Amino acid sequence: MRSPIPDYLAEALRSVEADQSGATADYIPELANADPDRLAVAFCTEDGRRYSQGDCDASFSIQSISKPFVYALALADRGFDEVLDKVGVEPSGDAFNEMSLEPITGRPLNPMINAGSITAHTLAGPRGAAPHDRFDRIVDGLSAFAGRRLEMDEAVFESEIRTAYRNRALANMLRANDIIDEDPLVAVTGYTRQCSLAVTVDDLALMAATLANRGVNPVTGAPVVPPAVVRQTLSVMATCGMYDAAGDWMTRVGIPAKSGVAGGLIGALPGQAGIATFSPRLDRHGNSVRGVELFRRFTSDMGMHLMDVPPAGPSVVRGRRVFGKGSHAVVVVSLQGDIRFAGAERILREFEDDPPAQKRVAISLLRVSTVGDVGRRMLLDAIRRLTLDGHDVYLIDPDRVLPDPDPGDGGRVTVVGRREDLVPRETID
Ligand SMILES: NC(=O)CC[C@H](N)C(=O)O
Repeated sequence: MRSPIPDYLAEALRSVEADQSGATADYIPELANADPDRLAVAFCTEDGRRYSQGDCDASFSIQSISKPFVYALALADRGFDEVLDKVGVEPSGDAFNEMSLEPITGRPLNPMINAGSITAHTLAGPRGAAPHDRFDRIVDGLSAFAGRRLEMDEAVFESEIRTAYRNRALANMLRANDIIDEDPLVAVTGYTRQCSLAVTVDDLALMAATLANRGVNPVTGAPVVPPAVVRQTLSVMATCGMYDAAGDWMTRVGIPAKSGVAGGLIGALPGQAGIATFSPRLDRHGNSVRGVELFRRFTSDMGMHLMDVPPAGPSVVRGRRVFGKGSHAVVVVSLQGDIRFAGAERILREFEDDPPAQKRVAISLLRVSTVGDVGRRMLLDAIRRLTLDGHDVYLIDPDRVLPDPDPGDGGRVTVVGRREDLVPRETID
């Protein structure tokens, strides 16, 4: 069978093709001259399968889409405290190049606007690194997200740096407030170089998929940044990624995203996929017009809004049955699905509302797919409390879905592979 996804993507591109509204960024001459009609889309699943359509070989400068990735590198390299000390996480509701700093701390409001991103740029790599080493770290890091070596588009860099008066003013303001501690021009130059790295929609989709995949590049398998950094980065993308259109974006599209003035747009759907579009005409917020339209369409066609939660699946407690007789009797409580907070609460409630009459209690994980960290702690506490109530507790868990089942103080559990290990066959009716 041929997958229908490429056809769907091609059709989506056709549906926005006619829209010629918006304009290419004119404050960077090289971007103003770019062919405004180019249009491309790519999806990359969290296990690394890519689908792309349109001008997917077109290469363009990454621009502000570099911001979340460099922020992630800064968090990974310097730790949260040092980065948060210099850059906030509050949506500014301002344009991307707004001259705004927090009134009391003097910090840029968030790392998605230029002030915050110039600062994040200076925080990548080890403290005290020379600017070219820091830039190498950024190129290496972004290349690890993209799964291939990224190169700079020198023409875009030259064109932007010559007229980067506003960003220079921002960097001077940051230096005056002691947010950055180096020559402002060096910081702006590095940041502008970072923005001029050339990418395709395929690169961007894989970069976004790496965020969607807890920081592990799903094609190369390389761990690029730790999960805690990904969570922070996606949260900031969700609240600040679309500048002064962030609220409209989050309610209508509901995918953590980032746009760039060259016309790129990415979305990272945690646990599912990375999406990228390219179309150079921008709206008044500096976001790609047709990119935004495409994302709106993807969300409604494919239920991608983060706040759209699927209807509750079957209860985690599948059922309970007693096997064997007399002192051999064991009550088996069978669980199923993924055990996170809400599922674990159902298990605790099961034992509280209907305490087992039998001394021997077995919890079967045969049909459980995953146990989250919170689910694990709650399940182990249930086992501990059952032991303290006088029960002998068993876990039927041949696949070790629950690793290291230590219920802690006063708890005891025996792990077995099959229900038959608990009850002699002749005692079963
Ligand atoms: N929104 C953007 O993509 C802006 C990036 C651009 N390099 C700038 O600083 O103006």
